[in-house]
Amino acid sequence: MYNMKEWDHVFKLDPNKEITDENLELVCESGTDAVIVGGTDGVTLDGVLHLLARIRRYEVPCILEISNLEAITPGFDFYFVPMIMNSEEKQWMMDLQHQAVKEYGDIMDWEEMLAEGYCVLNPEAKVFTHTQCRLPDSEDTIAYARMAEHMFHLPIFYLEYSGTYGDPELVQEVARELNQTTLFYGGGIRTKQEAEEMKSFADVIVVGNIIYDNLKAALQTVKAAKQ
Ligand SMILES: CC(C)=CCC/C(C)=C/CC/C(C)=C/CC/C(C)=C/CC/C(C)=C/CC/C(C)=C/CC/C(C)=C/COP(=O)(O)OP(=O)(O)O
Ligand SMILES: O=P(O)(O)OC[C@@H](O)CO
Ligand SMILES: [Mg+2]
Repeated sequence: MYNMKEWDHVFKLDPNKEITDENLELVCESGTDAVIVGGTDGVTLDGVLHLLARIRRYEVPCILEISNLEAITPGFDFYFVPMIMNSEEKQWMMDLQHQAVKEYGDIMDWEEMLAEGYCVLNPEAKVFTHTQCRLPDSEDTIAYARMAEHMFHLPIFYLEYSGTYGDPELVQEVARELNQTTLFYGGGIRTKQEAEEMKSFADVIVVGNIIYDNLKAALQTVKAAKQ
């Protein structure tokens, strides 16, 4: 399934974490719509290449969510480029992306690249500190969503609660604002019920850490998202 508009559920695998071949097979053959490779820290070219080669044994679409300039490699189906809208530092919204386009612009296949307007809502998440975020309230968040759709025309708006379960009411409010831009929700989904709840508002749910903590529960989120 290479059309993101048809996705409901994706798994996010962290190149900085261990996963056995057996568990990786279960993830890739779970019926999820895609596997994203990404994480905040310890993302190296070696780690990314190793995981890519292992995921490529399966048919599932495979996406690199770019964390840093050093760990970009050809071979993925798509490249997701985070732009951190609630960062206080311009580099996380503009400058790193500018630097990468300067370096790779001549060889880039723009059809494979999708920019993600990120709004990071968990102040305890590594990515929140790493990208110098400011915690937005609901009004701020809705304004970011409107900017993502109407000012920047971004393909993806990503409500990122990495590590903790978010506020379903806010996800619902944001969902009401978006028509063209696809809403991704990620963070703290650990049960079927949570997957179902967030999927009832977001277009796509992202399931990450639970893969490493409780694979059986992680696998159950696929069916829940697709009901
Ligand atoms: C060579 C070749 C074929 C190239 C392909 C062409 C191509 C697509 C080039 C790229 C073009 C481009 C514009 C690239 C952008 C480069 C870049 C460095 C952008 C900056 C991205 C950014 C803002 C990163 C910081 C935020 C971050 C780390 C996001 C990662 C996603 C995320 C939030 C992960 C969450 O991690 P988490 O699971 O929470 O971590 P823990 O569980 O460990 O806590
Ligand atoms: O790891 P969790 O908390 O499931 O979050 C998923 C994803 O949004 C992280 O970028
Ligand atoms: Mg993670």
